[in-house]
Amino acid sequence: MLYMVEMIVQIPHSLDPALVAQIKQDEKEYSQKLQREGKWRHIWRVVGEYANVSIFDVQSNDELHGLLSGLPLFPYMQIKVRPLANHPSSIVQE
Ligand SMILES: O=C(O)CC1=CCC(=O)O1
Repeated sequence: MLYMVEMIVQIPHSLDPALVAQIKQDEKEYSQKLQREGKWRHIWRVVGEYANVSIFDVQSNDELHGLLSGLPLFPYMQIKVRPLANHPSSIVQE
């Protein structure tokens, strides 16, 4: 099942910069592991925003929720999820 996920990152300015740097490094490793596993198919920066649009390919809503809630930046993000279906005009059927 494919999902479009928008993540808007809002890190409090009061957070220790060293902790922020560690969380960002952990986030990168977590996301790259999922990308290598094929579960996180795409990640795109939204121009001009500290936000991304991503495509996930997972088995269920519960699996996606587990992956998203495990993100190191999860406490500092607004996340919007949209399930995707095949478009009848697409020449690629997933
Ligand atoms: O910087 C972001 O958009 C947040 C993020 C999600 C995965 C990642 O590596 O960074």
